[in-house]
Amino acid sequence: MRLNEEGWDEEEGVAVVSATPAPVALSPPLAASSGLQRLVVGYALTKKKVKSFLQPKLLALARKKGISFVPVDETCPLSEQGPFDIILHKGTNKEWQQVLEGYREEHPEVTVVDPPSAIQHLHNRQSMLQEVADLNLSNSYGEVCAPRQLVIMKDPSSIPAAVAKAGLTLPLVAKPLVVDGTSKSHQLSLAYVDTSLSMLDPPLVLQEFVNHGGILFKVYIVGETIWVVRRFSLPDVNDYDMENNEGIFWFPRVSCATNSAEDADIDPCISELPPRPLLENLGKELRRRLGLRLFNLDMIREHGRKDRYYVIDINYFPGYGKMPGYELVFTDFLLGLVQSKYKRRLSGS
Ligand SMILES: O=P(O)(O)O[C@H]1[C@H](O)[C@@H](OP(=O)(O)O)[C@H](OP(=O)(O)O)[C@@H](OP(=O)(O)O)[C@H]1O
Ligand SMILES: Nc1ncnc2c1ncn2[C@@H]1O[C@H](COP(=O)(O)OP(=O)(O)O)[C@@H](O)[C@H]1O
Ligand SMILES: [Mg+2]
Ligand SMILES: [Mg+2]
Repeated sequence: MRLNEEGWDEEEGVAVVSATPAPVALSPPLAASSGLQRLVVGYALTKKKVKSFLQPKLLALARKKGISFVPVDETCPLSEQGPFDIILHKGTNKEWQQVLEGYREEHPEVTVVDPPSAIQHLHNRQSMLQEVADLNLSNSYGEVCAPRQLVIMKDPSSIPAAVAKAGLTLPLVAKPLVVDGTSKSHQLSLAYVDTSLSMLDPPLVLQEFVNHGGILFKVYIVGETIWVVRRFSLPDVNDYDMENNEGIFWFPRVSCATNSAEDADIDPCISELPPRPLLENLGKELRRRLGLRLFNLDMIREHGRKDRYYVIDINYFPGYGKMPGYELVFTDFLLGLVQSKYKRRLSGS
């Protein structure tokens, strides 16, 4: 891929950072006598995810590289299926966790991407941003924070006092505490005045709204590779809005894939992508702290503050299928997993 001097490939409106070169050699344990590499990837994903992720272009490139995708039957013992080299999944329930743990003990040669407990960490909007807050990332390229937020477990009538006590500034975004894949867990609302707060429905997270010029950066991570795209987001809130909006304002999924802002004519100080070194640093640290390899971040830049960024959401195994060229990045990622496992085995670590 062609990078410009800032390291961004702006073709197709997508920025790409690749920290690892694509694996070139066949990994010896998998190289079949025919010379063609065989890598079997089992997947336990929802129908929706299978449709958006396992597109013909991914399957075709994978086939060329000797990778095959096989569905996992969650109703049958894993050991009776496969054999697999890698398992991709998004499950977190206790039963599945036990199944995977047992399987990993029995089959240390299989790479399970990623640990259910680490995925679970992203199912709660409080714990998901904790690592960002703890990271306290600040360098010459900018500063990355999580918005100030408060968890409300019950009793809506106590919310105005709790917000005042915590010193949160309105407007606030109300987000269901748990993200469980249901559309209800994505029903978000905006409250401009404290009197409306008692109309909310806990358990939820109340997060300070940050003006960001209506553009959001979706930062996709696949192992050590990072892509960024621009999407439309909520517009800034001004004094007039604050004085003229009572009640709770529900808003739809503003930053979904159909709301791409890649081709829009936007003030460059709003649309400029976050600096690559900042994202590399953030991606590397979050990968390590979260113990995850497949996730994305919703990131905004405070309007009027060139170098202050907020991470507002983290999603496990997001919609990679909408990223141009994902099939190349993903197949390289899968091959790289086996390469590094082989190297670790050789070095005995
Ligand atoms: O929480 P937000 O920030 O909205 O993130 C969502 C989730 O990751 C969705 O996956 P899931 O439904 O598995 O949670 C994904 O849909 P797909 O899996 O259909 O791709 C969306 O892809 P986009 O539609 O590209 O935004 C992505 O934006
Ligand atoms: N703190 C915030 N400040 C400004 N806009 C926000 C904030 N939190 C969320 N948003 C807007 O709401 C959208 C949805 O919020 P998000 O936390 O990403 O939930 P979801 O998991 O449903 O995607 C974001 O894409 C962004 O447009
Ligand atoms: Mg989001
Ligand atoms: Mg989300």
